[in-house]
Amino acid sequence: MFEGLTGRLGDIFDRLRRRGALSEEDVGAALREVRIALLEADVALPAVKAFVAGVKEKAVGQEVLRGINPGHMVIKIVHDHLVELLGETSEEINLSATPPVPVLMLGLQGSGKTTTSAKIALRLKTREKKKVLLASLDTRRPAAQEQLKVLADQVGVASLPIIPGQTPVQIARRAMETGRLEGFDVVMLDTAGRLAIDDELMAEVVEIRDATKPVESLLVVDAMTGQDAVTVATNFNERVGITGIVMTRIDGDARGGAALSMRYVTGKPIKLLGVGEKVDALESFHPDRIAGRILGMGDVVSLVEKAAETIDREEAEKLARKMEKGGFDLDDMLSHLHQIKRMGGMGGMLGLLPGLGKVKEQIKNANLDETVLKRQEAIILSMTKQERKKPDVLNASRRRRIAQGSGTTVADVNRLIKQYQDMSEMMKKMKKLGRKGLMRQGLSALLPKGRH
Ligand SMILES: Nc1nc2c(ncn2[C@@H]2O[C@H](COP(=O)(O)OP(=O)(O)OP(=O)(O)O)[C@@H](O)[C@H]2O)c(=O)[nH]1
Repeated sequence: MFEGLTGRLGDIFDRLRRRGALSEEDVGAALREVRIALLEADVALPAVKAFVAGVKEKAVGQEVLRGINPGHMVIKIVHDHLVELLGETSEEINLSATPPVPVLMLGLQGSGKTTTSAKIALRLKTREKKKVLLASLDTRRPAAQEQLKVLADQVGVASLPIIPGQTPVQIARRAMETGRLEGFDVVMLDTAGRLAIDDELMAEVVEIRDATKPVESLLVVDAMTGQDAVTVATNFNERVGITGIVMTRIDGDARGGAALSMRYVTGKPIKLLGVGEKVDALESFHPDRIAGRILGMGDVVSLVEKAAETIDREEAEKLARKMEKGGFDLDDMLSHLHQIKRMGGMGGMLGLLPGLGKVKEQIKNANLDETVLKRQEAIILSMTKQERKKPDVLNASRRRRIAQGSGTTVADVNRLIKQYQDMSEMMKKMKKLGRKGLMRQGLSALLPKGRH
């Protein structure tokens, strides 16, 4: 799946990789190619436009990390946006309702609805230990109800007994009634398909929906259908309302466009993927995996992530060295507050000092969430330059004024000063003990009293 897109983007980025620096022109050129690639992969135009605009916003003005070439940077941005567009987390079937929970299966003829119903029933039975009843509402195709019964027997779940002559809505009501009377957890309603969307089908499905009030209405779409998938998804979503999408035949050489644009036009999650004809060939949908597959460049993505991490570490090491030398005042603390937070507080910083890696786990620094950080910034900014160098000199009335000026409390000010004093004390001890002494005595020698 997605080979077309992978190949296309691969070519573009091969070209970018050979360059030292990425000019704005290059970003533009790359995005034009990305646009064509997505269109060729049958992604719908509105989805393509939104995607390219999103990438552009991120890419222009983006700092290129050291050790990474600009092409790699763009790949990472394109990848992250793919994940975002596909939906960030994988969502399972929602069963949070009073049993029997009705699950409506929707889709065109031959999309794989019946097979998928059996696959989901098997999954719910084995993974969630649910008692599932399968019911075919397909009265149009003569063998449809028997087909579902055969599949139900195969996966070892119950199927609704066939009563000839009933309408789809009558079957649906009977299924729910049986579900209630016989204590089923889930009732799966497999509706009839059509070759194309038509009003009769929509009216029938709406009637079934209103009679059963399904918790999930899953649209089953063949991944090979390309642009048609968008029409199908839009129609079902607008006229019936869907809660999720299952894409089948991912095992074939389908194009990736359907996944991207169905998600974009409906805003509904792709919940599961059909990956073969066998009843256990069903997988959870992982956006990052699919995005990686679209790009075929998972290794590049992790390379960029690694580089970003390294640079964070270098920054932190610089800061730690400065602390070690002493002369660390509140201005330094201010400019590094976010960095300190990212490194997991003082404990994390210490861990970066050579030879102290092992003990870093032992220190925890609380109060480093975003709101605390903002308050600390406001407090430091309300002090005079002189006070920032020597916060110990602040008397009670000055602390009150600073609290007022920064919209915080005296307790916040006191806490910040205490934190600064703890840090200074720790650094003084580090200087005195030297690295060897520290290692010998363990970290307790370093910590202010009563904090560990
Ligand atoms: N390779 C592959 N084949 C699949 C997958 N899902 C379903 N099929 C096959 O597709 C064919 C049609 O599947 P059905 O489940 O009968 O389709 P349907 O949507 O219920 O069709 P109607 O009942 O006619 O509306 C069957 O031969 C299935 O085995 C899949 O994920 N991969």
